Amino acid sequence: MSLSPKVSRPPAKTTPSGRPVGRRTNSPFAGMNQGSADIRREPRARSEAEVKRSSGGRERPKKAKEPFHALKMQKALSAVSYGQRTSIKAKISQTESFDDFPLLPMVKDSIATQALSGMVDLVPTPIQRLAIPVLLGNETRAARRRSSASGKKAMEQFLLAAETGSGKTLAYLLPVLDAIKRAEVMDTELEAQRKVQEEEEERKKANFHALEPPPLSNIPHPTTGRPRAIILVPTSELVTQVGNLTKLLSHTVKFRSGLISSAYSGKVIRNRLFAPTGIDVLISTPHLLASISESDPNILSRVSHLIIDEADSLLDRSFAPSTSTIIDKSTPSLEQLILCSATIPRSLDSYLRKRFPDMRRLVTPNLHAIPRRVQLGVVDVEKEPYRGNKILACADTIWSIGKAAAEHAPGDSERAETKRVLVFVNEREKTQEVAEYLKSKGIEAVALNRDTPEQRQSETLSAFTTIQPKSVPQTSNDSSLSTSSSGSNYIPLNRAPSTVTPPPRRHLPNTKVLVTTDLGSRGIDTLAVRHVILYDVPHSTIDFIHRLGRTGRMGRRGRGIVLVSKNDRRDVVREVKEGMFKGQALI
Ligand SMILES: Nc1ncnc2c1ncn2[C@@H]1O[C@H](COP(=O)(O)OP(=O)(O)OP(=O)(O)O)[C@@H](O)[C@H]1O
Repeated sequence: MSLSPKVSRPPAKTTPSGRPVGRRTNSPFAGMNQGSADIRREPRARSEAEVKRSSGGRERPKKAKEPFHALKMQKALSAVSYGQRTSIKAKISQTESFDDFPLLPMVKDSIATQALSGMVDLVPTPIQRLAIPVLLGNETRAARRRSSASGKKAMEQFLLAAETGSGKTLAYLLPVLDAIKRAEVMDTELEAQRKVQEEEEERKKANFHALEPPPLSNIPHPTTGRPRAIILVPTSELVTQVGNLTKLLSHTVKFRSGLISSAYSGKVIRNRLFAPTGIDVLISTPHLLASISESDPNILSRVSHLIIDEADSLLDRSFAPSTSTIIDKSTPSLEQLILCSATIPRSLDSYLRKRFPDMRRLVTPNLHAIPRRVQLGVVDVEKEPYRGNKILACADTIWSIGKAAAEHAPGDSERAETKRVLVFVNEREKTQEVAEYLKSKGIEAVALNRDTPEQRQSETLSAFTTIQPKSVPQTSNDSSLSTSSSGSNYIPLNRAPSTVTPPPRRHLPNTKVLVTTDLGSRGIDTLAVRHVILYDVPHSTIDFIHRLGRTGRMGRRGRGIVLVSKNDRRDVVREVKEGMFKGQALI
């Protein structure tokens, strides 16, 4: 075989018939006998179909990596633009202290002496910086316009949305108490009551020896059975939590509060609602209050401030009818309707747009982002040594956590910090099963679900909410939660821990475990919890946020560990983990 002798000659410009000669690119010989490479354009990228054909379908074409590809399928949360987040950040950076808020002196005093007593270097959190001045302010411009047209004060509506454990309770409670105290001065009914009281005192002094009973004891206080502010929360445990904080503040601010839930008997509930000394702030669950308002509509006749805490729950399908009833019945007297939530699910977003189009949204810059100080580790339960045994993987993970606590104070179980671990499962029935198994493996575990008696729920949870001494956290010095993967209780992705669950006779000291469902994921201030185990992969990013939000509260560090088996959405877990690592808002 020899080359053509014409190979080095320039090509003829035209054919013998006079037609221009062009190199035919689609001929099988088009690329042959060229003196130079003659590359006229960039090679065309192969189509997905071509790649598939050439690899016989084995190799998948590589796509440009799209953030949250799997999460886009579920897209549970309403988006907040990054522009909006940046401008809020700039705005709240100007507030540095609680003194910057025009709160009444007694309300301001109650922060350091009651609500956050024992803490040093107190500064308001982002949601407090954002919400307190707005809630304290007069009406919004739109409301003002409407009220001046109708001659009636229009109801203001707010949505406070901020990360879990970021101090939302104080963000609404302080301005509401401030408003109640200011309104007291203007209240003519109360003024009349005060006058009667003074006259009564005078009369008593004059007739010192008179035997007649004091007439005032029969006159109920104007607020008896007609509170001015109502706080709705989803569970009786939260009634206790918010109620306790409210009571603390009442020592300095001087107002009457009452908490009611199904944890109390009918008699206690009646006594609290209809105390002759009156009630200013009522904390309740929606179902209970809605049913009381059926028989006694007057109960909602005087409410000026209605707070729907955990609004994403209270306006979902199970609670919405009761919550809406209360909103409707309170509306005639309402001055402020305040919704509060750690997430804005898309369903809540569209409900609010329809029902409360004028609602003002006060959203913090990090909404929907799980703080970076909370790490997420993944345990693949399909791998050795678990081979698909999830419950064993859970017990082993807890042993790793507990042993790390013991290692920090070797030989001194008194001094070793007690580790509190929350385990979240998706189904209520599973709580008992997992708790029993953990107990059989020497772990102190309890189950908490809707069937747990109310009294026991509070007792159980209190071990996870109390932290002594209460202090502003020093996150950087928390060596027990070092971010390094060499930490002895850290179970990184795809690395099975070296130990397998020990025999049952062994007991894991200094570790308390609570196995629960979503019931324990909403609002409970589990300050003492550093570890959250997601036994089941949560159904949505909303659940991821709430469950992981039980750790890493108020600047503390925490660790989440998710157990994934072959039926779980690994892509979703991977994206949540990546999002957390980058500090991105989930979708
Ligand atoms: N300014 C502050 N500085 C330090 N700690 C604070 C401050 N404000 C509130 N806290 C504390 O932060 C903890 C969490 O507060 P809170 O329960 O109100 O959070 P949250 O935002 O309602 O959380 P969740 O969304 O889970 O319900 C509480 O223990 C509270 O005492």
